[in-house]
Amino acid sequence: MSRESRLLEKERGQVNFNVEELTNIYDGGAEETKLRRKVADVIQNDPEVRCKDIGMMTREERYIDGVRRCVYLYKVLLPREGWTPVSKEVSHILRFCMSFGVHAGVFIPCLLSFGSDEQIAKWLPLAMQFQIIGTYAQTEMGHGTFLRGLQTTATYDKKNKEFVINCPEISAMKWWPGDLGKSANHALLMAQLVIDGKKYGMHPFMVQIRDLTTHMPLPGITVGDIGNKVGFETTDNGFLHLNQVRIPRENLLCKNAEVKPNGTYLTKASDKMVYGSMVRLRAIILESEAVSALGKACTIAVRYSLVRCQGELEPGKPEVSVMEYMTQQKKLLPYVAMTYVTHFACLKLSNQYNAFTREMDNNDISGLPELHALSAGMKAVVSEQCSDGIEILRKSCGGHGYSNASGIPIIWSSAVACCTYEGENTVMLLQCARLVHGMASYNAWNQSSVELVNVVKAHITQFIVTTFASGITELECTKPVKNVLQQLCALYALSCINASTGDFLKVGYLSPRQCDLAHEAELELLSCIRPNAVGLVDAFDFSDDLLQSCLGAYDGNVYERLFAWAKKSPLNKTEV
Ligand SMILES: CC(C)(COP(=O)(O)OP(=O)(O)OC[C@H]1O[C@@H](n2cnc3c(N)ncnc32)[C@H](O)[C@@H]1OP(=O)(O)O)[C@@H](O)C(=O)NCCC(=O)NCCSC(=O)/C=C/CC(=O)O
Ligand SMILES: Cc1cc2nc3c(=O)[nH]c(=O)nc-3n(C[C@H](O)[C@H](O)[C@H](O)COP(=O)(O)OP(=O)(O)OC[C@H]3O[C@@H](n4cnc5c(N)ncnc54)[C@H](O)[C@@H]3O)c2cc1C
Repeated sequence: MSRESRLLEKERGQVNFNVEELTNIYDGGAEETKLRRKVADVIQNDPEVRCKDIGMMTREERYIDGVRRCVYLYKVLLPREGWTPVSKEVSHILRFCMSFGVHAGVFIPCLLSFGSDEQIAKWLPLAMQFQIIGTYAQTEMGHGTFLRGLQTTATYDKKNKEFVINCPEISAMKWWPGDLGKSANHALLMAQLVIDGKKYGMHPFMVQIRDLTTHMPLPGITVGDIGNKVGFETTDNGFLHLNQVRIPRENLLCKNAEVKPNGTYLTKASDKMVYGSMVRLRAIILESEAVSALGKACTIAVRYSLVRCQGELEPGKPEVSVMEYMTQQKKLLPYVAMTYVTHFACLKLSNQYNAFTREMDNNDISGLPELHALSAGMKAVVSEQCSDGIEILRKSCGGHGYSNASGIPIIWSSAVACCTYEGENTVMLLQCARLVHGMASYNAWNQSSVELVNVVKAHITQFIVTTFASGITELECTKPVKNVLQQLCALYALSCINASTGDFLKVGYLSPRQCDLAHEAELELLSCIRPNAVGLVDAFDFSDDLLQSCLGAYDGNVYERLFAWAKKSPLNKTEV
């Protein structure tokens, strides 16, 4: 056993709470843990679909590998295991970096949100069986945030009972939709509805963009991949230009509004329902895209920091693990706390969304404004805190943190995108501000928007802390687990206060002395939590396969893994 493995084993021996119990609490119960592990076991034991080390792959190889694994998953693995695309197991499977994330996670749910029963009956089975592969095409080259400014039009042709979809200029081209570039043959396309010259706003349309047999673009369609990006290498974010493309009247997804054959426009629900898909996604993507990513980065950085020996704390004494340095504990442990605290706050948000969908089934959408405010604010605050944290954790691993061998750069490159998609974060914070604080006049509004963004960040942080604090009070668990969760709650709250002491001092909420006490309390908590650090990240239960990290493997064998990984570099195929 290597020295590093022995160090981790020693650390695990001093954890003072039951790690398995905390894993069960994090998962939502022992049965959930069992289900998640069963899925991970199936994935990891099937070479056709298990996570591959994509660090050395080209972009094209990563895309092809992601598509191949996904098709195998849905065509072979799910039927073999007796699962369906809506089985609970699949939500755990999608953690394994599959392609077709927008098809499964956006296109299908939006079809269910916007489609009539007949339209769902027509397209859903095809989508579930991958007979059609869809994207969600809303954003254009010229507009992503300002939806009322989208330029793609759907003009109703009464004579032929068709809509003519058109991008009037280059900035109207759809740009960014995931799975669009090479995979999708259908688009759930958002366009401005026009009837007899009158504009009715953004509406959802089902548009076939490629031939189902040849996969060639249909007439009037120009489509392709938008090129390399910061991350999401397995996803072909694409562009789509439509030139006078005709679709049947029946392709307007008409749960909330429809156009009669004679061109009469009929609304069936609030025009805000068209925004509903974004509320849903903001409420549910945070756990999988941001918090889970932070948990992986914490696991890697904590395990590595416990085995990385560097320097002396006392001259002449043996080298210590970098986790002994208070500065390292300050870098790492508040983000371990943030993972736990935001995980449970996101759970509350998705529960609130599920409650709203039940009210919506009874035609009650009175809860939508508040849910929009909370989901917009949470999406902005959590995605930013998590992606900022992942970068700090990457830097805490020194040089090896800068290598793809650490696994953290690829984790960050996906997580940071969550600050932009599903609503750019600043815009989301301002949406939350206007709904929480009311909309003043536009000028007073713009002049105070910088402060309002900060007010919303504090508002949402307070929601996160109080949600977790009340959740712990109600939690039935052993005392050691409750104790460590209370420590994490206090650490997260104190780290947020200490990061904003200026605000508290400015408004006289805290005295200088109280600020000193808050700072000292945080340092004391770091020392209390330090002995449990490895247990807290082990409890996230990320397998080595899922982490894809030479620094964060469970056994701590960092150096052997690093050397083996580097030797696979294509540059090392020849000595010269
Ligand atoms: C920024 C927005 C909200 C501005 O909306 P807009 O209509 O232009 O003006 P208002 O701010 O006046 O809003 C009008 C009215 O509607 C309410 N509202 C707005 N959004 C929502 C919502 N989501 N849910 C419910 N209600 C909403 C607003 O409160 C106003 O109500 P009043 O009663 O005060 O009139 C809008 O343009 C926006 O949301 N922009 C962000 C666009 C976005 O999120 N794009 C995502 C594209 S899909 C994507 O990124 C996919 C990624 C892949 C993946 O997720 O895997
Ligand atoms: C990885 C990824 C995947 C994506 N997938 C999809 C997809 O599948 N389907 C899809 O339709 N789209 C997708 N998008 C697009 C995404 O939804 C948009 O990029 C996002 O909505 C932001 O819009 P924008 O890019 O036009 O930014 P802009 O709105 O142009 O933002 C630029 C700057 O302007 C500021 N700003 C804009 N409006 C305001 C305002 N009112 N007040 C104050 N500041 C403002 C913003 O804060 C930002 O700083 C994806 C994007 C990414 C990065």
